[in-house]
Amino acid sequence: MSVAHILGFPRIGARREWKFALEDFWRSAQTPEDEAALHQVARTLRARHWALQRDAGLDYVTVGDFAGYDHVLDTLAHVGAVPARFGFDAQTLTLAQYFQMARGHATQPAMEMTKWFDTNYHYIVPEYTPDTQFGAGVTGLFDALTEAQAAGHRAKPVLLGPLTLLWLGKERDGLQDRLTLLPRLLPVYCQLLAKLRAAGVDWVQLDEPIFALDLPHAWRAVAHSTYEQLALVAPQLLLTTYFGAVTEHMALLKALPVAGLHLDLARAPEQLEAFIEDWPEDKILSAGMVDGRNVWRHDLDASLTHLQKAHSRLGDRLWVASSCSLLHVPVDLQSELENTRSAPAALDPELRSWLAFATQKLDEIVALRCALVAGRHKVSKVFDAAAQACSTRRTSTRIHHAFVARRLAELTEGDAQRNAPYEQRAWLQRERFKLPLLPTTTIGSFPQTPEIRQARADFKQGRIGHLAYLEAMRAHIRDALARQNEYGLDVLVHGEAERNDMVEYFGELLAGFAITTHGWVQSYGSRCVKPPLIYGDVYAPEPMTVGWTTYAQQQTDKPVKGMLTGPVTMLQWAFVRDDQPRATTALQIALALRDEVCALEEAGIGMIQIDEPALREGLPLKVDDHATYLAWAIQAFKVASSGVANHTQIHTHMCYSEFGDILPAIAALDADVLSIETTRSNMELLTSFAAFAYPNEIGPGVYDIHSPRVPTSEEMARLIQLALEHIPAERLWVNPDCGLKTRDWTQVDEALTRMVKAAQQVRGALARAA
Ligand SMILES: CN1c2c(nc(N)[nH]c2=O)NC[C@@H]1CNc1ccc(C(=O)N[C@@H](CCC(=O)N[C@@H](CCC(=O)N[C@@H](CCC(=O)O)C(=O)O)C(=O)O)C(=O)O)cc1
Ligand SMILES: N[C@@H](CCS)C(=O)O
Ligand SMILES: [Zn+2]
Repeated sequence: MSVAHILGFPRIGARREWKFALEDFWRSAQTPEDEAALHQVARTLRARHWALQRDAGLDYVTVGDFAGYDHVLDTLAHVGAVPARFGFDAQTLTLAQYFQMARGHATQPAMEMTKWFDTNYHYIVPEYTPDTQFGAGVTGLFDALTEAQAAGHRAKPVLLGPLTLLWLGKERDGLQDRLTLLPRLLPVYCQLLAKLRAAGVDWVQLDEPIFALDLPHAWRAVAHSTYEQLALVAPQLLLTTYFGAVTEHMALLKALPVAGLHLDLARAPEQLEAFIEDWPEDKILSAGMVDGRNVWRHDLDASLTHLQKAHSRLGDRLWVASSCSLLHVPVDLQSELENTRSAPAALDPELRSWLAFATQKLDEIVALRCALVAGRHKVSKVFDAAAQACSTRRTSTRIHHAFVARRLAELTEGDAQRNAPYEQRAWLQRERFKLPLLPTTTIGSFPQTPEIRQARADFKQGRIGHLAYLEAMRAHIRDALARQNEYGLDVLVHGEAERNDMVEYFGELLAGFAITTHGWVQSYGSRCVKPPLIYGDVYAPEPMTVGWTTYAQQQTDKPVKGMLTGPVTMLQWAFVRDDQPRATTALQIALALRDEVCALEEAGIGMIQIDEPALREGLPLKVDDHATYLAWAIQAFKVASSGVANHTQIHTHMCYSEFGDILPAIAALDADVLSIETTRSNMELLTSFAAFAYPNEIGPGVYDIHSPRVPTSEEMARLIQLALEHIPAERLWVNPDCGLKTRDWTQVDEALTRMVKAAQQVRGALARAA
């Protein structure tokens, strides 16, 4: 019979049990007993998630998707590719050592972390050197398999495929081409797969999402022989592709010696038609229908219609699945019904009826498979309920607001253009702010201390009133300002104490957004985010940041930078509506932000930063789609930022990505000042900025805020000097790589005092040289 399955389940737990267990473990002495306790939490969560899959009626439970920190790091540990610089033995790797690779330790910095394709999840970047060896590694996958089998489940283990594992890594220490490591890697995959076969596994899922990219010829050329080698010893292989269409690799994929192929039909529904033409008789096709990247209830009838032709051709060889792993959606909508100690239930019943989280998606997949195989009438109640929900969502009066559409229609080109070119604005701004050379500032947030979070939780739960909360946050603002004055910074910030998250905070205030209570999604390691839902037309009923920012500005004569999250980042880090183009939603958010920017200016705020850390992350995976995306993303930023006078200084900030390939787009934003993460790359990025002749002001980060380590002022001075080799002093700012919300005050006090000292040293050197 046609199989129903998922590509992976969220591991964080419906109540973020894994997050709390991890953080407890990291705070502990990390003894073998502490490790055993952590393993026990993992086993409990795995057992619970498999039971959910079985009870929903899936034919396989997915095993191997539960990573302690990250699934790429897990795969490296399985193939014994622990970077030599840590000095660990892969076969005897302890949990403590595994986490040290992800988080660093006294003598070794953490492995790099970057975005998982175009998602807001971060993976650990493999390090490949000429000496990288693969071999026997940890046995976690087999331990999990034994647990699943002991519980009576039919297990489908999942591993990241060898091509993707190599692709996602970085070459180091003179390695020219990581693909040359493939012959060393494949025997280890063969051993793993043979062992899975010996353990009675009939299907293994090998994830190769890189097929959704424009893959270079050399990588495509080795695909066939790679899978030929693996297939010799493996159980039946299901090669999964996701996050985009793979039609350009269709001939290659159809001919691969694997038993099945998975397609993401949520992202690229049109590819089904092409793939079922001449679909090989000996292969199954897994249809990734139910969206693993969004939370809207599935339109089951539409999918049933879409799959009918494929089913009539393929019969039981057509499987039904989630489009990708469910890692990217919250665990269970049921949680939204529950009040908890820290938060009352927030979503109203109508909105809830439009949604499906991971647990609900299991039922959708099973219902779809059942309707396909046995007829819609067998699951008519489920289908009718879904149809009803989709229909009320389509026709709800909560979604469309004519005045938002009108504002969008009335936008002119001039609305996305400052009134004068940068040089004129810069002159006016210099006159206005009279900042020293190499002005020092920060990116916005200061430590989110337990007291701040407690005050917010108390306020939300009604234990303290509005005025008490306001006063508590104002006290934190005063404290942040006093410290910034003490450090000697030139441009101050209010510190973002009142923000639970840079997107969620705005989501709570913008119309058209809704906030869940427990809709947490893993961002990296133990860190989670709660993406808001954008369900309707967006506008700002009232100013969102003016009160906090003007309060801060009233406390000081130095300029206080207003702090906003940009339209693309809000879009990228939310669950977005699927009934209109992303570009339209981005422009709606941009208009709401434009109002905020103008309100800040009117309230006397002279500098306003609009953060766009997710601009690069939103770049489509295929080059052909880049230009269209960049055009609307730039337009959205410029609509948000261009309503102000020339003497108002617009800043933007970017981090968490490599920006080398979108420099023209960054320049086109025409922000007066750009702060950007550069420390870990030793200012390498600035070479590209200089080569491109980036025209406006730049603050390359000189303090790596991801690490608890505080750099010396000499290190920071060296980075400033390095930056001066690329950027003229008049256009150079000095700041950390990103916000400081994850650091503690001891680190921040020390680091920023040293940063200001470093800027002063370099200023002195410049003055002496002049
Ligand atoms: C810049 N980054 C961000 C990304 N995406 C975002 N949406 N936001 C970002 O800032 N993507 C790229 C990066 C990823 N980086 C990070 C860094 C840090 C975190 C993080 O620390 N997350 C926190 C959760 C933050 C939050 O919302 N806190 C709430 C409290 C929520 C809570 O736990 N409440 C308790 C009750 C209160 C209590 O007792 O403490 C509860 O619900 O039980 C707040 O401040 O109010 C995390 O803990 O993981 C994420 C991404
Ligand atoms: N203003 C934000 C930007 C993070 S990318 C902060 O400082 O946390
Ligand atoms: Zn940042």
